[in-house]
Amino acid sequence: MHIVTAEEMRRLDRITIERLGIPAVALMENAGRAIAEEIIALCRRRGVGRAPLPARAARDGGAPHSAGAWAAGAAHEEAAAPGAGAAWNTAAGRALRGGNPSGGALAGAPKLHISGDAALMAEHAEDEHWLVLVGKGNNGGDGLVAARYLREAGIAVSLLYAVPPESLTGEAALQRDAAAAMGLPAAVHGGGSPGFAGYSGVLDALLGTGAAGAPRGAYAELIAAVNGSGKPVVSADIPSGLNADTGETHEPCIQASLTVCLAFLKRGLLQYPGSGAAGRIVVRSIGIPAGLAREEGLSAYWLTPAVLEGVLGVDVSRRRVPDGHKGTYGHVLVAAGSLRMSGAGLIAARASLRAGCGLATWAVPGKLLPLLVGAAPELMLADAGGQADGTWNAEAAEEVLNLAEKKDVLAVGPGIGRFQEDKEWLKRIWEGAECPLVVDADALNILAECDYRSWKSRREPVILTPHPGEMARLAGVSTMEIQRDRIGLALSYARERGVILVLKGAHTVIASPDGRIFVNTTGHPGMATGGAGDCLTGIIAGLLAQGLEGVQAAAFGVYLHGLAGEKAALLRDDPASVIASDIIEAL
Ligand SMILES: NC(=O)C1=CN([C@@H]2O[C@H](COP(=O)(O)OP(=O)(O)OC[C@H]3O[C@@H](n4cnc5c(N)ncnc54)[C@H](O)[C@@H]3O)[C@@H](O)[C@H]2O)[C@@H](O)CC1
Ligand SMILES: [K+]
Repeated sequence: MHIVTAEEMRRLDRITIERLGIPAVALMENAGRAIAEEIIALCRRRGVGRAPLPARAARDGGAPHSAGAWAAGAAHEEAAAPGAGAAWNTAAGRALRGGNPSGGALAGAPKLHISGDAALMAEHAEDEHWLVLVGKGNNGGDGLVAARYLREAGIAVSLLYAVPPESLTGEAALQRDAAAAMGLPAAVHGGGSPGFAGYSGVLDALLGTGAAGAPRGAYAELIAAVNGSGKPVVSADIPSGLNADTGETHEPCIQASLTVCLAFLKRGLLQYPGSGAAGRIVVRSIGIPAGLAREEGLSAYWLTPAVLEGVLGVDVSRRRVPDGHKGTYGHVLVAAGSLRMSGAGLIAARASLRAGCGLATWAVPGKLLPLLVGAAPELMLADAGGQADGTWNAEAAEEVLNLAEKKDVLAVGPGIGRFQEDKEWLKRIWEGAECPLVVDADALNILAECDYRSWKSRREPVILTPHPGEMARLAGVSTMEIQRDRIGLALSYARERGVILVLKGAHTVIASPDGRIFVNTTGHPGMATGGAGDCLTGIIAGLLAQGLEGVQAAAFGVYLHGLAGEKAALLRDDPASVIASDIIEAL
């Protein structure tokens, strides 16, 4: 699934309207209807558990806001008197003619199955009254269309305009007139906080992708009031007050329980705090062909198995060949760990094996070697030289390069600490290793102090796996700056530096120097534990060893790591007790 910026969304809108000739008003109709359908589904779920209600038409004969319920009544009448009316003579008529004589509420009446538009009817609709907050632009237009369909489903709706309705233009003005013609009750915000008593939910159609800066005036008042109301809020496209591109939330920003995102996922919905403000996110098609995003060269994706397979060409089934042997699946070299942090190396090396590589060698300062014998029987240990106190030194780089000669991938960094001439150590490895390189942890902190663009360029890819703090040091900005726009920053860094960047955190971002972006869908808060990052390094290295390309291994590795974290969290009574070894075992 594609992820777009507001600007890209506008471009795709324009092309659909101008090149394909699909009118803007048709897109808006689809958008509003999709939003209404999601609200109706919400009402249905809420209604489950309450006593089933009698058909509304039979009880109140079509009170205001009961159009959908009336339709239900009409259909029941049809069922009772086959062939009597013309209103339901299509699907219903066919069902009746071929009807099942044993079914039906009335003795002898055929059982009637209704599908199509009747499915829009909201059960328990009379418990619902939604307030639709309408902004000046097309987002407001979407809200007005949704209001019509809610009303059609028998749900009471009231409109509250943020601005005088006369100021609406274009398609939104058409929708304003249609809503008025349908007699939907409407008011204009008159300042202060509107009362929310009596409403069962609020549709936020104030601001969408056309918003600029923090909500002003009536918009700000309404958003603050809604947030204080305790009512469930559904946002049209994005929560009003959210920066659609960066995920920053302005003051104030709607806190939605559901966001019905239109056509394509907006970047801001996948970055915190925006993700938090959006609640559950549903993406609904509005008639803009999905293929258009690809044709237009957009290359940011929500990392699903379909994207892994279809876009990245990863064989997610991970078939092994019947006559394969350990040599078939590659050999990982991990240069990691030191006296005080040997576990980081152990975790990375073990994770590479669990990710399926055939062999893994763990290189450590020689002093540690005897202490680690038997730490993991599947691993091979190698003496990387280093200092007498079990730490690294620049000369150890030569040992690492010798060891790397017949390896398929080299992972460096976890647990190495900082040491004298560590920049020289990393430079030698960077320039000398002729296999793909994964750089993590302290190696990233070292890299941040190097002008590595002046180093000899590499033929094989480099994958950097920083967490936000390490990314901040690499990019020379604050961690807050990084978190303000993770996707944008990861992309520009990967492009400028020619590296594959894995920016860790909730919704890890994988950025490729060719401009492709993948935002991860898997993971669990229980993974916030020491060693989880070392585990990811090992997984990515293990996949590279098996022949995956750089971006494939980075994306698939991040996906699997998150999935294993989810599984590890499930396996423990309390996800807070997940440790990195659990993630490895869950692989
Ligand atoms: N063809 C299209 O362009 C479609 C657009 N759609 C909807 O249209 C939205 C984008 O519509 P627009 O571009 O009209 O923009 P918006 O509806 O997001 O709002 C823009 C209007 O809000 C006001 N505004 C902007 N920033 C503000 C602020 N900080 N405080 C107060 N008022 C502010 C301005 O008057 C501006 O005209 C999407 O999010 C989506 O909901 C859908 O209807 C589908 C089709
Ligand atoms: K909105």
